[in-house]
Amino acid sequence: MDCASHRYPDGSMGIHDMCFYIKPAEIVAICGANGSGKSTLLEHLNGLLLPTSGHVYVMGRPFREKKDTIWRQVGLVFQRPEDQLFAPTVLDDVMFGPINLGMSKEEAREVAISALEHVGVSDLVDKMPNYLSGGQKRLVAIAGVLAMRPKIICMDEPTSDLDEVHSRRIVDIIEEMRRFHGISVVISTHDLNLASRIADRVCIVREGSIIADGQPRDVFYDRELIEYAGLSLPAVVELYYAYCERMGLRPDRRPLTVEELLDALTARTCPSFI
Ligand SMILES: Nc1ncnc2c1ncn2[C@@H]1O[C@H](COP(=O)(O)OP(=O)(O)OP(=O)(O)O)[C@@H](O)[C@H]1O
Repeated sequence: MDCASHRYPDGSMGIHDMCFYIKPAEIVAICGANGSGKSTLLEHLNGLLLPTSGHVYVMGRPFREKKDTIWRQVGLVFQRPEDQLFAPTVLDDVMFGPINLGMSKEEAREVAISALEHVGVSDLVDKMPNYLSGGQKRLVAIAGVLAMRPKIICMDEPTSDLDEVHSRRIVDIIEEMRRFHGISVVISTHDLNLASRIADRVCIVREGSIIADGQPRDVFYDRELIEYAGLSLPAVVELYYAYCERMGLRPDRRPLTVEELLDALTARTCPSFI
């Protein structure tokens, strides 16, 4: 995405001069407060929206018109799975994308069942999407995108309405997609705990622009930046800062996981016996 801007018909600015890229098999988290432009960015990556100015390229090819077929390479899991699920049964729903891509009914059925198995909900094939729980809808929506075998998957707030168990399942699925299928994943979120757990790279957005792009360990230890973006520090970073402040220590270790936090704290409090 090269200097792309999008103005909605009512004059609202969705994104402004935004430059964004993702590499093969990379996981990038787009982090920003409500209304900062995360969904607008994601909807440009699969051609649901076209930029008012600037360009979007997928696999090096420019996206010019809505009828371009580059969307086949980029799947989008919507923020509200209800916006994605519409067929009478879960299986029909997940088969819809593959059939649209030109697969036969048998082929589509096969890839749909395999995608449902992949996300762990193959027991739901005959259920009506409407009657599923929020977490189940989310998993079925992911299966629907996976069944289309895209090169890039964009997930808009993938864990926003999920409990800890379902959130962990989504994190595992994202990691598996990258590791076993080489898929690149873009997630949008305002949950920096999620982003710090999963992302190789993070982009911080504010008022439609990317204001920082870097490694989670660098970006999430910039307290001023995170506050400016209207976000809260990841819990591990917050705890580490609080601990260092109380102990009068310089916060020079930058832990991101609980394991790293424990290492950093015990290194400080338990002097070596050697
Ligand atoms: N269809 C639309 N028509 C007009 N303005 C819109 C439309 N969709 C989004 N916007 C505006 O564009 C800006 C960016 O919205 P967007 O939905 O991309 O933000 P977001 O970061 O995804 O927010 P959230 O976290 O609340 O979902 C906001 O000011 C919003 O009001």
